[in-house]
Amino acid sequence: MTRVLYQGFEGLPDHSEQIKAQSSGTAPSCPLSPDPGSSELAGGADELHEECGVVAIHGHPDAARQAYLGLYALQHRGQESAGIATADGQFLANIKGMGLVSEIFTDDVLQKLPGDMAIGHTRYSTTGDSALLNAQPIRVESTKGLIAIAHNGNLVNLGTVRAKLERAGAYFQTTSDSEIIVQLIAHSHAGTLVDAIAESLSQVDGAFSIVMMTRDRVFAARDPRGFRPLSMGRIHNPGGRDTIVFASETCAFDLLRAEYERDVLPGELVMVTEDGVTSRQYSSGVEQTSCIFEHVYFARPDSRIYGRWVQESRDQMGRQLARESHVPSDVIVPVPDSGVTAALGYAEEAGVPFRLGLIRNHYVGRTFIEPEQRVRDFGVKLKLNPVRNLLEGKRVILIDDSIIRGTTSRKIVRMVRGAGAKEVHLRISCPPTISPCFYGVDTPSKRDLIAANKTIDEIREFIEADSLAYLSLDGLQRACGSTPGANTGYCVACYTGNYPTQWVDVEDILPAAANV
Ligand SMILES: O=P(O)(O)OC[C@H]1O[C@H](OP(=O)(O)OP(=O)(O)O)[C@H](O)[C@@H]1O
Ligand SMILES: NC(=O)CC[C@H](N)C(=O)O
Ligand code: SF4
Ligand SMILES: [Mg+2]
Repeated sequence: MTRVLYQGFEGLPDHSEQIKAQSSGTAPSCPLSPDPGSSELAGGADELHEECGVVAIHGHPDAARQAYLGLYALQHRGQESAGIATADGQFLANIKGMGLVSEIFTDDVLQKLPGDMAIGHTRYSTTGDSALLNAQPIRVESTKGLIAIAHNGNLVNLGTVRAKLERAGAYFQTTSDSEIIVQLIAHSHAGTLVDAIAESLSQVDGAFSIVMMTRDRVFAARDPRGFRPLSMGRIHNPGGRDTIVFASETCAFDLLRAEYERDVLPGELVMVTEDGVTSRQYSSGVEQTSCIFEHVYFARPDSRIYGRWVQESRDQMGRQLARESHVPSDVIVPVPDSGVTAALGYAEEAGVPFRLGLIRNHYVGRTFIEPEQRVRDFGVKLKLNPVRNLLEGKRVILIDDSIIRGTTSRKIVRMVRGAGAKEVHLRISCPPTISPCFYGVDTPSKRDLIAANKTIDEIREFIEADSLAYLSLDGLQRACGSTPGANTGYCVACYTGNYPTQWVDVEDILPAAANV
């Protein structure tokens, strides 16, 4: 049963929310105030999950369906919950639920969301439980009218800001960090809504690519460091008003038949109204530190983020990896899906045949985002199967994008050896992940990061590979188009432990031994 939350529908009193069980019509209970059993930073630094995807549509007669398509293309960025809010100048309604976009939004559900504006979200929780009350878009009623927000990223100064807001009388509906932004807007004394938004965005620190909507306007903004991607596109409507769209990744534009126009800049706030697009730089002069892991793993290779094709970066990572650490071999085998593009680059550079020696069952979720170790181990087996006739008697080089806990690599090396491979070498298209992320990607705490606790040779021993090598940090930065040593424009904190923002959870970045 998919649980769905409806907000802003006729017949429901103001501020009321009603949960309907989509299939049965029963109404499970949902606390409207923060869950007393969960801490403010629930999920905390130890339990960070992955990422989120956001989309916004302005000026389309069926905005909900467009948002739905956009979210479909962004499903890889978050699979816990999803939601769409629409507006038509008069009302602002919101439907969100736990599960995948396709499970929540049937034709019937989409028809309940009329309007020519929409924002949408796919969530993986980083702050606040994975629960329906924290699903997004979050809709808040304020003196400035109704505001809905969808957020990708993670705030790092939320404790102090939230406490200040609560002292000022703010009543939080959720335990997620994202609501803080709308509560700041609601409590701002600025004269106009745009000033209130700009002022509020200046008060939060960390990672945020956001889309927001009022009854008659759509907004998009990125944090001053540009941690997460956010692009703007346009659907040309000859003889009419163009549709303006925003999405976390440009792969969403392809499905919408929108043309990529530009990225929302770090520190920029864009507003779309009936009169067109206006923009202001609410913050400037801060060094850009966009997440390099988006290029390594997270974003789809058919997306262009931070002005660069992900496919191109991954191809270059593979080539550089081959230049840095190739060994004699018979076949290059990617760990699907994430290792495929880098493996193609590697194989071409090394002049060794590329073969799909591992087949993925696409009906199984991503193991990286499964929270429990027990589930993860099982997931790898369910998900990948070796192609014995391609591996038997061969010296195999396996290519994957990253090793986080080491679970996947260990299983896969065993699997490939079990299928008859003579040698199994593992090559990773990024440096060892030694520190957790605080900016919206799920990397576990240091205790669970294998590279924070073991040397490369100890990891090799643990995963039972004949050899193991990672791409160098210089090599990674070069592959992503930046000049190492210079102001690279990328955050690489999970490989260095040097965080670009002031505040991080100090406990969590202490040496792993101190954490045990
Ligand atoms: O070291 P571990 O903790 O086991 O995790 C690392 C693996 O997790 C991710 O893949 P995942 O299987 O989640 O999904 P993918 O199919 O998107 O690559 C990543 O690409 C690695 O392959
Ligand atoms: N992964 C994300 O971008 C999550 C957004 C937000 N921090 C939440 O937990 O809902
Ligand atoms: S710490 Fe790593 S995953 Fe997090 S934003 Fe920086 S590069 Fe990306
Ligand atoms: Mg993988």
